[in-house]
Amino acid sequence: KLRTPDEVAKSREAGHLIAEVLAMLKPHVVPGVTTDELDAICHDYIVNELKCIPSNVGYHGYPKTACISPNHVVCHGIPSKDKTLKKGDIVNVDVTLTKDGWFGDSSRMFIVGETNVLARRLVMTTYEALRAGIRQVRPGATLGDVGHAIQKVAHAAGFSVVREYGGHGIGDVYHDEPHVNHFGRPGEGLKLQEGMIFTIEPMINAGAAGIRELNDGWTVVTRDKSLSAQWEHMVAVTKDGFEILTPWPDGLGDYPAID
Ligand SMILES: CCc1ccsc1-c1ccc(O)c(O)c1
Ligand SMILES: [Mn+2]
Ligand SMILES: [Mn+2]
Repeated sequence: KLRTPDEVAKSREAGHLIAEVLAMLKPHVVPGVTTDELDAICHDYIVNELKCIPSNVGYHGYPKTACISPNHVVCHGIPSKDKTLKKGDIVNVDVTLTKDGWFGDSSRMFIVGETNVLARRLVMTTYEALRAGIRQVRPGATLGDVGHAIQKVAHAAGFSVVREYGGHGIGDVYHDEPHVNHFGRPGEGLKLQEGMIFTIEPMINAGAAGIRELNDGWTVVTRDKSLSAQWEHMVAVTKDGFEILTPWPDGLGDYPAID
């Protein structure tokens, strides 16, 4: 679907709000917090402060507001009272809200306290991979250009790209066309046009790309137990390139801006 400027504005509003949720969460991600407590903080902020809907609750039967995925959890980690974060953990918080029918979907990594060099390099490289993918977005570019840019950054660092999950079209529908692979070949795939809105949400593993799903029906982990990281932005294709619809209000400290 190609969205009108008014529809992009509605998507931008939802995107800015979900970015605010992730910025709000930052000071709460400390050693000793449980992932269920973080989920409740997200839920209450979305419902009580932002007066929005936590889109994940009940989505395909998912029980919580956020997916919280520490260390070797690739994605879809279910918040739990029994999961306490500790110093050195790297954790993805992935959360979505709906405002007036329009979806805001974003995720970022948090480092609990500080962590080891490999873990930090994985977190930073995954962010760089997202940046590289986003920078390919403009009318006339293809999704293969986006995927190729992402995998190039990951492979140059000796890491691997999860292939089973990708980004997706989004707007007044949570998951829409196109499917956005985080790998690909330059010039191949869907040609981008002004008005397209989709997420880019690369999952990068320190070891091999293989994943498996735990028997809770949700949690996805690396097969080799290596660390995994993910960052997600919503982007719109504009006439002269891209717009990030989920920009971090807090500038995100030592992570460089995406220009
Ligand atoms: C928990 C929401 C959910 C359920 C099945 S897939 C999924 C999900 C999680 C994070 C996302 O960014 C996304 O696009 C979908
Ligand atoms: Mn998400
Ligand atoms: Mn998504």
